[in-house]
Amino acid sequence: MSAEGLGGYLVPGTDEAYYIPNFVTEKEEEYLIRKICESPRQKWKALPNRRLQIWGGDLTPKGLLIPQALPPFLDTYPDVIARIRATGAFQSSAHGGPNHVILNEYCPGQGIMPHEDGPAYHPVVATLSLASHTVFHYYRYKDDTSTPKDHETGSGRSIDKKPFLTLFLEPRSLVITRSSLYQGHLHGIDDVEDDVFPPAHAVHDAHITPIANVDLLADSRYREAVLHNGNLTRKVRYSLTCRDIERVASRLPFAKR
Ligand SMILES: O=C(O)CCC(=O)C(=O)O
Ligand SMILES: [Fe+2]
Repeated sequence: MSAEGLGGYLVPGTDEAYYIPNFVTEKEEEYLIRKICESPRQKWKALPNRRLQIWGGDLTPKGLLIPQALPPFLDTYPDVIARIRATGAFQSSAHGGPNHVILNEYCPGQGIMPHEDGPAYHPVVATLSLASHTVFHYYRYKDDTSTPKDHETGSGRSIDKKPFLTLFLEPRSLVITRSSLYQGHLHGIDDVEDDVFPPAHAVHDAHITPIANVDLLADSRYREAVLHNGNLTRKVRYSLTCRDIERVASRLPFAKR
């Protein structure tokens, strides 16, 4: 897929969000989940409400990546990184493709509070969802002129409760977010076990943010649920959040003796 090819996946009403269903096959999904689950126990970092793995290296507090090779299940089979590179979405980033992956595991009932990602990343993110659907919200700060106390969490600034954009993420889908949507706004996932969608007639209700990518969904059962008051129970979801960290430390600082 070329950069021009990405156009067909643009989420209506946005100019910087792309939704690509079936980015990996069911067989590849199964393989990826197996590899994720087979990772050594020490690879998991436990947070209060979810677990994660970090691939590609560690980030220093100053935003420098101490690089490590990505595992074969990300860059050989399946070649997720090469496929993301081929979309052209990272064309203007330092390395033309992602060099860092955060893998999150969410059990049903777990989510991620609205937040901004750190400044070390090029403003493009590609997120692959595996094993479960989820509903992903983007929020605005209420007062864009106030001074942030903490950029990363947005603490100290109040957030508009109603998302300005909501996407439905199918398992095996890739969502690519660029520029303004990603910088200066927040994103998050509610910590619910079920996603309940409004009846069709309520879609114009001012309190409801419609699912912007409903026409891009590949599975008609999901489309039906989203459009007609469905209720979808979440399963365990794995997300691979792929980014390009611009500043990478040389691999050789300790080579000379
Ligand atoms: O799991 C996701 O889809 C989002 C994860 C995320 O926002 C993050 O790791 O910063
Ligand atoms: Fe994030």
